[in-house]
Amino acid sequence: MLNTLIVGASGYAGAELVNYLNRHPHMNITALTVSAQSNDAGKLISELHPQLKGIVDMPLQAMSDISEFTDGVDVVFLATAHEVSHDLAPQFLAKGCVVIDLSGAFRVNDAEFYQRYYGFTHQYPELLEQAVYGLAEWQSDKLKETSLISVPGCYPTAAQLALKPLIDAGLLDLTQWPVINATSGVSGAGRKAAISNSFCEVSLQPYGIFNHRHHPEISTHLGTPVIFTPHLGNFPRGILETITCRLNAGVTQQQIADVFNQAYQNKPLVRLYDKGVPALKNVVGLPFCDIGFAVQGEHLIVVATEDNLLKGASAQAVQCLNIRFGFAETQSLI
Ligand SMILES: NC(=O)C1=CN([C@@H]2O[C@H](COP(=O)(O)OP(=O)(O)OC[C@H]3O[C@@H](n4cnc5c(N)ncnc54)[C@H](OP(=O)(O)O)[C@@H]3O)[C@@H](O)[C@H]2O)C=CC1
Ligand SMILES: CC(=O)N[C@@H](CCC(=O)OP(=O)(O)O)C(=O)O
Repeated sequence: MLNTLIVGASGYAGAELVNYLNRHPHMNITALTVSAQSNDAGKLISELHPQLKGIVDMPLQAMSDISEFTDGVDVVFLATAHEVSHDLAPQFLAKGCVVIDLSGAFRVNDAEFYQRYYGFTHQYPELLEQAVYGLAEWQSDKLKETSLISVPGCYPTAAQLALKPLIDAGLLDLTQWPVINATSGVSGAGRKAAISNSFCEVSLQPYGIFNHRHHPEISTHLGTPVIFTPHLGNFPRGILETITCRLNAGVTQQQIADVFNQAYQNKPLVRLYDKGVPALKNVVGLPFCDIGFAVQGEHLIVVATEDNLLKGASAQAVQCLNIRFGFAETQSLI
């Protein structure tokens, strides 16, 4: 049995982690923490997230000094904002914990990237070097050996699962940059109130055009430029990405299907569609990324969908945990 601490447990991603880890037969949750100043300190997690009522009724504890929470802890999940994870991860690593960070603080090994896209100066180049990017289907060997797992962003997870096998197999003509049009539910922005996310303001609108931080995250890890345009949709959760690409001359529908099947045949959290393309509702509340595609001549459209809070965050974090410690990859997820 491993002891685990969940930091940022009251947030949307944190609450999903609590649910998964509570039912994990090899994990024991030692504490759920929030910031030292949190208005929610002392409340039960099930008061904030009543779906957990009678299942997990643990209190949320204010955390000012991490050493009050690290005794005997093997694994720490950071479901906190990027800057908070940036500051906390080294402290937990120094205490000998394996850290699984859901934020963007360690996803790209480039200090300049943090200055430009995150607005802070990264202080830990050695941890950027050491962190393993937890795109779980593609990183299982490296995940088994690391103490710092950086879980990919929600949009980058679906985009990379869709594009990586095609790029690696050389099926795409990358002189035409893959165009990723993605729409996310509002929970992608976290639980804190903001005018832009309030009920009467949310409609359907692109944002972060040409400058969203997930744009360089996707291009860096795929090793090729892309166009990425996120949209905010008026639904609570889920992401659907419609990705337009050009095929190399002569590439057939069957070759594409074969490449996807080969990449994901033993990967239960990626579900491939033989016919048609997936809808958002097929994955909401579930830990899968569903992928389908259509071809016309040299034009390929791939559709990938996932729950942003699950395969886009907490489910992938638990998948990484499972791989890291040699548990069944889907333990407690399905
Ligand atoms: N939402 C999503 O779809 C996805 C989120 N992520 C990433 O996961 C992380 C969490 O996201 P999300 O759940 O949406 O965010 P929320 O805003 O919903 O939750 C953030 C949590 O962090 C807590 N917190 C804030 N500061 C501290 C601190 N100093 N110490 C301990 N806890 C703190 C907050 O509680 P309080 O403020 O009361 O202290 C809250 O529990 C972020 O990095 C996000 O980028 C990744 C992929 C998808
Ligand atoms: C709808 C919405 O606002 N989505 C968030 C991305 C989701 C997320 O949390 O990803 P990170 O872990 O990289 O922050 C955004 O665009 O900032």
